[in-house]
Amino acid sequence: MINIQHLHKSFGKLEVLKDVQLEILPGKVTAVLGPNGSGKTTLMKSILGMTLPDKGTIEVRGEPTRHAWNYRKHLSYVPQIAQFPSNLTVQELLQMIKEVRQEPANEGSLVDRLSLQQFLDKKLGTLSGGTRQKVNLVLALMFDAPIVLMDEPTAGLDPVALLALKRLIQDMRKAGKCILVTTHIMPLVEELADEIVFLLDGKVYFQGSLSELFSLTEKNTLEEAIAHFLIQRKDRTSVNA
Ligand SMILES: Nc1ncnc2c1ncn2[C@@H]1O[C@H](COP(=O)(O)OP(=O)(O)OP(=O)(O)O)[C@@H](O)[C@H]1O
Repeated sequence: MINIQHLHKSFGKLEVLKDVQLEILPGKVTAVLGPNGSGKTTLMKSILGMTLPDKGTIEVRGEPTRHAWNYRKHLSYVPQIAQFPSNLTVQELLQMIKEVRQEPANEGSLVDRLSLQQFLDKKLGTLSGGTRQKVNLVLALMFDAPIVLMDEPTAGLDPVALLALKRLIQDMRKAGKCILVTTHIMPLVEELADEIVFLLDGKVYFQGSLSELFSLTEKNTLEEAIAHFLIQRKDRTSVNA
């Protein structure tokens, strides 16, 4: 559903993505992991067309994304940091976005599932961080797009909201959506991810299932498997130094 070939992106002298190749499939949850600054958000923004790659191609549903914009209607995006107009209420913002998109939306069921009813008339500027994140989720997920990109969607969520989010992700997977998620919450990945992409030094260091990761690294937790990659990379760097 998303095909990425030879993707390169630098910011000045900093090479963030170096020859990234990825195939992201529908009906699966793909977790993009990697240390802070490893390029996870840059990869997501490249798919969205918010960051322009220096080289390489990205195809969404078989169509190249360069110089295209229509494909974005097939994407839902939960940004890592959402900026909301502080003087609008939650309800007013939802209504405004629905009017702009002019597409059927299922915000009612998301508001229920994320227990946002009592906040609908509250101004966005007065909400707690976790409640703002729930609004961020409703805004992104209320349109029925086949591809869902979520950048750190658990930020600030309490355990009840986290459970609601997990169930939402499971339902979207059942519906055959292509779900790409970045997170530092390893239990979430262990519970939900069908496919893991580990970015390190601008490259895809690993892509495969959790069991493939465990058998490759001879570890049995995600934290240990990732620590193994980081130690391997440190050893390699010191040999080359
Ligand atoms: N617009 C920009 N201009 C300059 N540098 C940028 C820009 N966007 C990202 N970077 C840099 O690119 C690198 C990768 O950033 P990115 O946000 O993609 O990392 P990340 O893996 O999502 O990190 P985190 O886990 O902290 O969210 C970082 O060093 C960041 O400072």
